[in-house]
Amino acid sequence: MNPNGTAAISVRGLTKHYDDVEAVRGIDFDVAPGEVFGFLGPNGAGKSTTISMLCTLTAPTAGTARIHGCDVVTQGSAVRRNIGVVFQDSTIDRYLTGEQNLRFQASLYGMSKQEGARRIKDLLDLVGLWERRSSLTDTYSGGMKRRLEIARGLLHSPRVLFLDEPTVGLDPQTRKAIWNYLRELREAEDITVFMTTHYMEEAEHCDRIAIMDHGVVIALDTPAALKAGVGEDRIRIHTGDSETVVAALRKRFGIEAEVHDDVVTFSVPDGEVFIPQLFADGGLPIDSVHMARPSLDDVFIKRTGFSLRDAEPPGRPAGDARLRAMGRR
Ligand SMILES: Nc1ncnc2c1ncn2[C@@H]1O[C@H](COP(=O)(O)OP(=O)(O)OP(=O)(O)O)[C@@H](O)[C@H]1O
Repeated sequence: MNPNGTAAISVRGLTKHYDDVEAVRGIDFDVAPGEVFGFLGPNGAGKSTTISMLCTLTAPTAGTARIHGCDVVTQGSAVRRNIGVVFQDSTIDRYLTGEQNLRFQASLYGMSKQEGARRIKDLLDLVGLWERRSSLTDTYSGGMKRRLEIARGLLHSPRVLFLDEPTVGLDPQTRKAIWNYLRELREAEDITVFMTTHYMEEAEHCDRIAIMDHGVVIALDTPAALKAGVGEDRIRIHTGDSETVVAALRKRFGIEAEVHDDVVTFSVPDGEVFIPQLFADGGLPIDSVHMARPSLDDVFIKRTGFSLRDAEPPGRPAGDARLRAMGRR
């Protein structure tokens, strides 16, 4: 929250029904200015419906949502001035250059030629496309196109940037690069980022995450706090002499370990701190040590009883197609 207490995004009892489908069932959350906030959940959880209500593309059935104090229903144009939206599918014109695409958008916003040119230069620099500004976007890679989309979403200097699955379909290296740009962007533009994702690895980059399932927010916190709430780090020691290891663990750390097939397992609150202590005195007959930290999937399993990975139906989801279609309007 900023000093005068206004959240960048404030949602209360937000609900959306499509006939008898309860897509979003009365959710509440606040996003502070400058936060990178992630909405994580399986297909059909209600992420797209939520983002489209926040972007004024879908009217809520009940509840309220405000962007920097402006109501998404009664102050739609003020909300739209405050937000930039980047959809999953490319909506850039492939027969124009990167710069021409942005110039076209700047004219739609009614920006003067001078103002537009200055902003376009800054943004193309920010997303690393200035050198390629005169190339047709048809020649851009998937990652370059996504970066251009992000630059376009930022053209009118929005205070909140909404990204729907910003890295879907990109290779891991390009996904990483997009994340670096998003981080730089947050510094350079003083902006709040709200994104949906079904990649757990991606959600790890967010300051806070809301995990959504069946239209409700089932958990909301920092990635570290969510994982810490699930359980301790699990340590597995491979040894040829489990008796000695178990006795040493009991004597030195008061730990009661389990043994199966010469593998000694136990839990500790912080494995990274514990493992150096384990080796501090030396002399233990250890072949290898493996540590497993709780993952966001463990958080999901704990709350729902099933894995986020299992919740993914094969193929492209219907919801994505709907939001993409809305973006093209
Ligand atoms: N226009 C619509 N008409 C009827 N049902 C809809 C409509 N839009 C969404 N739904 C339903 O609402 C529920 C939530 O869908 P939503 O697209 O918001 O989920 P999601 O988490 O974004 O998943 P996805 O990644 O598949 O889009 C689903 O059961 C979906 O079928």
